[in-house]
Parts: sequence; structure tokens; C-alpha cells
Amino acid sequence: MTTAPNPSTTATAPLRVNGRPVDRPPPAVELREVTRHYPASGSTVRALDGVTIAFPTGSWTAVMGPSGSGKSTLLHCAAGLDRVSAGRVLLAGRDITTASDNDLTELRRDTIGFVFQNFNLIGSLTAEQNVALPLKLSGARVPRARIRQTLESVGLGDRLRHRPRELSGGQQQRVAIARAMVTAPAVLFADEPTGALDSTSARTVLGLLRSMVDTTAQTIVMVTHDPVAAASADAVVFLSDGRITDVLSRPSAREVADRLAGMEADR
Ligand SMILES: Nc1ncnc2c1ncn2[C@@H]1O[C@H](COP(=O)(O)OP(=O)(O)OP(=O)(O)O)[C@@H](O)[C@H]1O
Repeated sequence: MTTAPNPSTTATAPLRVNGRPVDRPPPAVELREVTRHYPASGSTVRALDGVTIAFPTGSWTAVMGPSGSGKSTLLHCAAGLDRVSAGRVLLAGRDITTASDNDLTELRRDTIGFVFQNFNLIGSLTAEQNVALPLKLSGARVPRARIRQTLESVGLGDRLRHRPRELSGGQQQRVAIARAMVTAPAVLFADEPTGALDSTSARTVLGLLRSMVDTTAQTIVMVTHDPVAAASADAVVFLSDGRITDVLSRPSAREVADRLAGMEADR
């Protein structure tokens, strides 16, 4: 095991300066003893098995592990897209474990942003219209200046009227990030955000995510298979068979790759 600090402990232990406890923001997302099982022909799959972790506000955490280890399930439970079988989930300071479907829909709309591997943009809409969509759907006013500013912040101020097919993969992913960020979510969840990109575009997207964390204290939780992407995060959490087996703080891509290779060899 690594000696690197575990986000679950660093986030919850009281911070002390000169022996005195100091206030710090609560974690943006917290899972406490979360179990998620699914029925499977005559038995049960434990996709998550007693996971306790806190994702500190303003930090970027990568979640890694072999196929089927529970990464997507963790992301979906943390984002309120899936219900837990046992345990508790706290999102932006609210216990969402038993929230009603309506409350969850509202919370997802106002509190989280989601970025997917395949961008999930609407092909018939321009970049500007895609970014405006979450505000439109929530019935909010859509201030054009804010849409433009958000697209400018991802380096696409000159692509407002372009449709997805007129943009490169990296540009499409940046539109998707702008769409996720336009509501100023407490947490940005990303599922393989660089999985469909070439290495240059991936680097641009990772740089953008990094600057969001460094300049606006955005909280990001990202599932990835890519050691280079994981090494851009502040911490890397490793899952195996639904359990957290390891946490690395600010590892290099080589350290991440070695740890993953070790996990595959142990299987
Ligand atoms: N809706 C579901 N119904 C039944 N089993 C499920 C469901 N979702 C996930 N599982 C099972 O839970 C386990 C964890 O799945 P999950 O998708 O979280 O893994 P993962 O680490 O994200 O995998 P991958 O890297 O291949 O995407 C797997 O054994 C999977 O088959």
C-alpha cells in the first residue's frame, strides 16, 4: 500500500493550525459505507462493497480500476444517477440517499455537471445552443453573455455558431465541458472525458480541467482508464471488485500505470 494520504481521511480529519482546529469546506461529495448490488442470474453482483470516500471541495480525483471494478457505479451513485443499496451519499452538503426522484432531478440539474466520453452533444444545435440547453431545460433565463463567456473560457469564443460535425473531437468535448459548467455546478463528474480523443486534444482537455480546479476551485471526479489523464488529477483512487484498494496522491503516469498493471496481475 502507498503511504500517500487517503482522500477519505484527509477530507474528514480536522485541520489544525498551531494546535487549533480550523474550519474548512465540507467535502463536495461523500460516500459512507456505500454498497450497491445488482441481481444477476440467481446471485448478486456487488458492484460497490462498503465504499467510504470523501472528495474534497476544489480537488480533482481520478477513479481507476480494472473493467467491472465498479468505477461507473461509483460515479453514478455519487451523482445521484443511481440509488445505493446501503450506506449514505452526501452531495454538496445534502444527504441524497433517500431523496425523492423529483428532488434528485432538481439537484442533478442545479448541483452537478456531467461530461461523457462521446460528448453527447445535440447534432442539430450550434455550440452556443448546446451550452444554453441546461438553462433552457430548467426554465431559467438564458443570458447570451454568460453562454459566450463560458464558451470563451474553454477557448471556443470563435466557434459559437458551429455545429458538432463542424468541430474536432477535442473542440466538441470542450463544448460539452462548457455545457456542464454553465450552471456553475458544485461537482463536475467526468466519465472517460479523453477516451475518444487523440493525445493532443486530450492534453488540451486535461489542461482545461486542471485550470478549472486551480483557478476556480472546481471539484472534479473523473473515471478514466488512461494513466496520463489520471496523473493530471490531485489524487487517484483504485477500485477492485467494488472496494477501494489504494489511493495515490499526485502520482506520475508511470506510477499509475505500474499500479494498474499490478492490479491486473493480481486478478
Ligand atoms: N445495471 C446493472 N445491472 C446488473 N449488473 C450491473 C449493472 N451495472 C453494473 N453492473 C455490474 O456491476 C459491476 C461493476 O460495473 P461498473 O460498470 O461499475 O464497472 P466499471 O469499473 O465501470 O467497468 P468498465 O471499466 O468496464 O466500464 C460489473 O460486474 C457489472 O456487470
